[in-house]
Amino acid sequence: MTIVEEKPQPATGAEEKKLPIDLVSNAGFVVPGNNAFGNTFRDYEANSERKDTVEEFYRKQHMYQTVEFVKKMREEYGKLNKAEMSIWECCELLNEFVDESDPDLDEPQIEHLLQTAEAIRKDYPNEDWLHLTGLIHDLGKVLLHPSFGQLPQWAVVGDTFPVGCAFDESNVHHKFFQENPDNDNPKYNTKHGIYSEGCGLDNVLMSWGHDGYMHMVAKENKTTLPSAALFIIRYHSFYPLHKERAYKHLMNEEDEENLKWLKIFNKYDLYSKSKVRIDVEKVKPYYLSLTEKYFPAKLRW
Ligand SMILES: O[C@H]1[C@H](O)[C@@H](O)[C@H](O)[C@@H](O)[C@H]1O
Ligand SMILES: [Fe+2]
Ligand SMILES: [Fe+2]
Repeated sequence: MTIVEEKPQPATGAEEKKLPIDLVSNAGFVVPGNNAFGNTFRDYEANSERKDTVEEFYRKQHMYQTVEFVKKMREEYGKLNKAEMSIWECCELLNEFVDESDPDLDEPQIEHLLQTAEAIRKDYPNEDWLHLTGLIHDLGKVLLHPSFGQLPQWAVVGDTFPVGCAFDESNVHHKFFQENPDNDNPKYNTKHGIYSEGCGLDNVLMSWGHDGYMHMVAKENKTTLPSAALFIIRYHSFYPLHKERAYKHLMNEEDEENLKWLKIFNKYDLYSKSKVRIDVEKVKPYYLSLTEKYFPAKLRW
């Protein structure tokens, strides 16, 4: 199968060099029909061994993620005073965690990071910034670790959504928002809520989790990754937007540009999930060279 797809340019400042358009670069990627449990991907109703865990996860996440909670977390974790470590050290910390929100994967997270990055690398060999984005996009899950306050899963993983405006029906397990106090607050429960048309996602408070945290970490540690990479990290769990086109009234033009890259990224993030293990030691030198190129040796977390 040959998919011919035009590559968008990462929306960065004018100084950013334009990326070459390589027309057949993603010809190799075959989207699998089923996940490791024999179901289609992201099927939240399928009777799999993960169903109850995932459902219970979303009950809590939808009940507890409020404007007040998000503001509190952004302030606390924005201090970046929890640890000092390299990107690779953080990857290793993720070895022990399994994501309770994920119907498609029960492998430790480090496997998922490398599966994503390696799948992108195969199809986009020249886009090293996108390989590294694959490696680091879920590092915010380190919030589950004791030295980061051991946050509960509902405050770290799962799909994300804006708070401060009505919860769109395209959110998975939407029914659980009934238990969220913001749902009854007239300031927060209208289509626009506290936002205005086209205000730009940058001005929108998203539910708190690994995306928002890793975005803060990358930005504050002055990564040289392009803005498309930062956008991917920040919104990769915002499925209502990138899959269902909900909340698009909050986007501005720059968001539209970056969204093109996020959609490409998402294919690899989602469909590379499998039981096929990557040889960590073999690929480690390559990824270490990328972290050196785009990040300081030690980051503040
Ligand atoms: O269960 C998954 C998982 O937590 C991913 O890391 C996140 O990005 C997805 O959006 C979510 O649905
Ligand atoms: Fe994620
Ligand atoms: Fe991921």
